[in-house]
Amino acid sequence: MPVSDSVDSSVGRDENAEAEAGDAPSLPINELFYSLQGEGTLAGVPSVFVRTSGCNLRCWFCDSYHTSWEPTHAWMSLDEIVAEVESHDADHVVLTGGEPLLHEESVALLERLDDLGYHTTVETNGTIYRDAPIDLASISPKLESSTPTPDRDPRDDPPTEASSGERQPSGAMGQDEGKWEQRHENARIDLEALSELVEAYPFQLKFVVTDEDDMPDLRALLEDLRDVSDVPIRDEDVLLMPEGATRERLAETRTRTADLAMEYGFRYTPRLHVDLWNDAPET
Ligand SMILES: C[S@@+](CC[C@H](N)C(=O)[O-])C[C@H]1O[C@@H](n2cnc3c(N)ncnc32)[C@H](O)[C@@H]1O
Ligand SMILES: Nc1nc2[nH]cc(C(=O)O)c2c(=O)[nH]1
Ligand code: SF4
Ligand SMILES: [Mg+2]
Repeated sequence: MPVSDSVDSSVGRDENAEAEAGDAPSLPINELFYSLQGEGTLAGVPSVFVRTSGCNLRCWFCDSYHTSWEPTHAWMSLDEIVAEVESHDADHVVLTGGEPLLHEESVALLERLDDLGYHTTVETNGTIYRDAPIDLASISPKLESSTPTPDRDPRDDPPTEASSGERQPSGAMGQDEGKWEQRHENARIDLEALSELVEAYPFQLKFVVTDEDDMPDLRALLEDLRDVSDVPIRDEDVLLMPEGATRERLAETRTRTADLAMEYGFRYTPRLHVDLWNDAPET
């Protein structure tokens, strides 16, 4: 079900849209669809995806542009969301975004889904902790290479070695959104939230990787997290996922990322949905 009735450029709730939704607990939903989990340890499992809108970060490569850089959504009551989930024949629900843990109502939705017996995965950037019935916290902490800069503009094609040095500010980064370079950089890692998440839930740490340059950053973060966390973080809990929202881009990054996983002893995760359906919505 595509939902894009209203536009909200703020991070959190839109007051007018909230009023329209009445008093019923509700969430800004960008899309809700049935697919195969494409990423991580549950790759291949039939799942219903509930994608909330709004994010506190602005990764330059965000494959869900309409939940972050230019959010669109319809407010749906939790009753409506649950009814739509139940209309599909699946045992697994993936709550994603945007950043789903921005929204307090995500907790109530997860409680409803848990009561109904669903396995819940939450896809999160790891900057916000909430107490909720989460069966798998799929945490994707954002490395320095995610930060939007004039050279890494979300409206441009991914930079290539030939073009990255010559890029002129244009599109989103040439305008007000330039403020996101600093905001994103300041917010992308919160060690306290990360350690609370790994301590509270079964988890996977899923890093978006482009090349070898990501590895020192990734390993330093892992060391910091291991220092502050009370639970072991095994190398097999760490997944390297190639950066790429399209088949064309993945063709450039996937072998490099797989080689890095082997070299460093981490896991590799494909992006099955991109292989199968490229960048089509609701997949
Ligand atoms: C759109 S995000 C939503 C959840 C949350 N905001 C997050 O970043 O984890 C869902 C997943 O897609 C990943 N992702 C987004 N854009 C990507 C890209 N261009 N290539 C690879 N993974 C990407 C994120 O890292 C995250 O694991
Ligand atoms: N098929 C499929 N699998 C996914 N796993 C995580 C996704 C996400 O956007 O969070 C995602 C997605 O968008 N589609
Ligand atoms: S944190 Fe997730 S939703 Fe937000 S901009 Fe990054 S990839 Fe997109
Ligand atoms: Mg996705």
